[in-house]
Amino acid sequence: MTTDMRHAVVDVLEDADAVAMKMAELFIKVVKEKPAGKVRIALSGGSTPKKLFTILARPEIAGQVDWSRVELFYGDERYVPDGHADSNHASARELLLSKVSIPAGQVHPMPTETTAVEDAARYQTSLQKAYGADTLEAGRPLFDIVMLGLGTDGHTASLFPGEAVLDEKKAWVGVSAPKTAPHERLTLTYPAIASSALVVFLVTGENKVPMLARLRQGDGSIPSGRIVSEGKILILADRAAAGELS
Ligand SMILES: O=C1O[C@H](COP(=O)(O)O)[C@@H](O)[C@H](O)[C@H]1O
Repeated sequence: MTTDMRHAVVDVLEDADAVAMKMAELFIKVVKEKPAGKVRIALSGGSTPKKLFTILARPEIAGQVDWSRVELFYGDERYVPDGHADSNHASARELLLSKVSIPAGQVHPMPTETTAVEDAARYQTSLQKAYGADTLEAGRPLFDIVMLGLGTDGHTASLFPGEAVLDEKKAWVGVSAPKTAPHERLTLTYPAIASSALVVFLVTGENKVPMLARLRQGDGSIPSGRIVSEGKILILADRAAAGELS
């Protein structure tokens, strides 16, 4: 079964706090319900997941997760040094990873150390090691959850409009050079995102209304509209983003 955006399930929640709480509940559920093995989750970047990270770090919530079974990856990273204010990993580390008992070897930041092209290849190798194969297999998803955001230009992860990486069919990780700063990024490609049991978009705020409407229609002229998953796709949106407040 492959799901495209036109067949995504949409859940409209009251506000950004409710979206973050719903995602935290889903995170807990997926970890609890996977019968065996590691639970591989790709985190999204930008500002939207920050509320989720804060909730997951709360002792009463973190205590419901068996962190020894969780392996965290990233959907994209800004090509900035570790610790930079724009780094997606720095934000996750500050709000979540430094506060929960996840083994250090089970957190996989995208490297930003040599060149973007070399580091994309290195990250692909890390993913292949975690997956246990060099080729993605149907019915054995790389990720249990891929979390994604939605940019006001329709990008998701760092799949920006007009970028060559949108046409990547083979590599799991690619490079993009968007007009939006920081201008160099690493990103999971469509095939890597598609190798997922569940893709969840977190979309909040009034400024996302036009793009969320296009995402829900599966508008292939925006990068997010072309996302597919071999599992399910869920959109968690707040009422502001869904246009229910206007
Ligand atoms: O640059 C990025 O933008 C998108 C959306 O970010 P947000 O701040 O509007 O939540 C995000 O999903 C992506 O990971 C990030 O690198």
